[in-house]
Amino acid sequence: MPASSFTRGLAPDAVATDDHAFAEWAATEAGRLLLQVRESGLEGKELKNAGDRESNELLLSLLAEHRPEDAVLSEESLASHGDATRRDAERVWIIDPLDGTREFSEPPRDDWAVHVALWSKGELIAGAVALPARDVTFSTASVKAPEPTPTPALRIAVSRTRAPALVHDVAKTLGAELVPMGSAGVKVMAVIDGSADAYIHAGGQYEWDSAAPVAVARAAGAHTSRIDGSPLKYNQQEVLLPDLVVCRSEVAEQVLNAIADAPAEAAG
Ligand SMILES: Nc1ncnc2c1ncn2[C@@H]1O[C@H](COP(=O)(O)O)[C@@H](OP(=O)(O)O)[C@H]1O
Ligand SMILES: [Mg+2]
Repeated sequence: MPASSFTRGLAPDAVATDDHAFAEWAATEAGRLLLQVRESGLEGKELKNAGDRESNELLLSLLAEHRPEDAVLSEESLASHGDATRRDAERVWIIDPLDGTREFSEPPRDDWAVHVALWSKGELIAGAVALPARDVTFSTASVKAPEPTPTPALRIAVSRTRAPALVHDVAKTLGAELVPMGSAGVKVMAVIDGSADAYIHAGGQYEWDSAAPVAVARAAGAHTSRIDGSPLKYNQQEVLLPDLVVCRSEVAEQVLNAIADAPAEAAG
């Protein structure tokens, strides 16, 4: 299923002038393409590579067509990682064309995502996270604050394949339940849709893994920070952004305190 045989949907009028609408539309279109790639008969590594490549190509071409002046930092465009000129750009799109690549290659898993975020002058100003296999796109255009869902124990979303030691310590301190799933975008959206109360990650990640999810989470009023409570910074020269916490704002203090109390070696 090469991108060339994918039929793009017509861009809604708002896409021309509204960055929120563009992010939502572009992430949704890339998700539609990825669903077709998943039906192509490819498996394993070949399916992962095709998904990463095709989604990146589509997003880059949508950006070139609709936002030609803007810079791009993409997981799948290696030259953009160390590109010093993007530091001087006024507007930079930070994209992860396929987050949860592993889960994408394990049908029928639905915990994978497309991330499209816009950074400008030090802030994330728009973003969208598409969950194509669930037929939903969360965006800064329309996201709502999570409904209160009181449960007996806090639920912490965590990587299903590389849960950091820190999260086990925090869960013990808080008497919380761990909810393993793939994709950083899916875990942040779990906080937004009320199926989790917090997402904690440590030990390695990059700007594109969290930029769009964090933009959406902030628009929904959720807490977002590094695990020491300091701000998450994007469009840095060094694109490694190894840890984060996203949680319902009302539990932020207890979650950050529990992280601070965890043994130092657990945070690595
Ligand atoms: N220790 C680590 N170092 C680098 N990247 C990591 C990481 N842990 C998680 N990630 C990245 O964060 C995303 C979510 O991972 P997980 O599902 O394990 O929580 C994945 O992105 P990609 O699928 O875009 O590569 C994964 O590669
Ligand atoms: Mg990713």
